[in-house]
Amino acid sequence: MNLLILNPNTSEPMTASIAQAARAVASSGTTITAVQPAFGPRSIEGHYDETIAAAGVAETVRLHGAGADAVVIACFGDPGLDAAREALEVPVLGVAEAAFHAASFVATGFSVVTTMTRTCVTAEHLLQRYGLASRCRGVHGTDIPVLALEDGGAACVDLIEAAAREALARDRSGAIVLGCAGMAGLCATLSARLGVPVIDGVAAAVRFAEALVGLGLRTSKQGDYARPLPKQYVGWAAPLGW
Ligand SMILES: NC(=O)NC1=NC(=O)NC1=O
Repeated sequence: MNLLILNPNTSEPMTASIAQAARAVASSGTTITAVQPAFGPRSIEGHYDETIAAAGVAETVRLHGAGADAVVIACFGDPGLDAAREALEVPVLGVAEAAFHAASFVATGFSVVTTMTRTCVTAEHLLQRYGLASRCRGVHGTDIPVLALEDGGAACVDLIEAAAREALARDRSGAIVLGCAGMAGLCATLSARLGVPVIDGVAAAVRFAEALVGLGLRTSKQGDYARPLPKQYVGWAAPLGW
């Protein structure tokens, strides 16, 4: 199967590290193509960044979605997820939604350790939206800037480990969700150090995408995920011929 990994920020090094993490867990029959928008923030660290990035996701799935059997939106805010599901018929997964569900399968309660503290509310909103707020016992920021993870984040692993240990104790949780796609390459190290399940949303989304494709499941076009209505978009790409 052809899996499109879409990094919604415009950091090429982060796109590369996300692609490497995806390829490390993908099954032998899965081909990974990694892309990012041609415009938008180099990192997504708040509501304004998310809004611009969501438009980038909408445009990127229009330009690159053809031929993909599934798409993964690889940013922990899942920006543009619903728009991408409208635009495509193949399964589209967000790394936050995938990580939350994976964590709920292996622990009665999990904690999220993310980057800037100001982005915690985004994860909290998503937990409510996905119906998993009752399974998450805390969302914790480290105030690590996203671009500090551009090189894979090895320099940040000790700080993330300390935050995870505190979260496990304070929240009485049984698992840790890594709250940034840029942390994907640290998952194995943190799992070994912490001795609890540590979930990286990129890996979870890749394997869930393979499962959905294997089950023959595609995004419903009944209701709100039906194709967007044909119309002109002023100052935007050519009218969308869905
Ligand atoms: N909470 C986050 O750090 N979200 C993210 N911002 C990015 O640019 N990529 C992410 O995964």
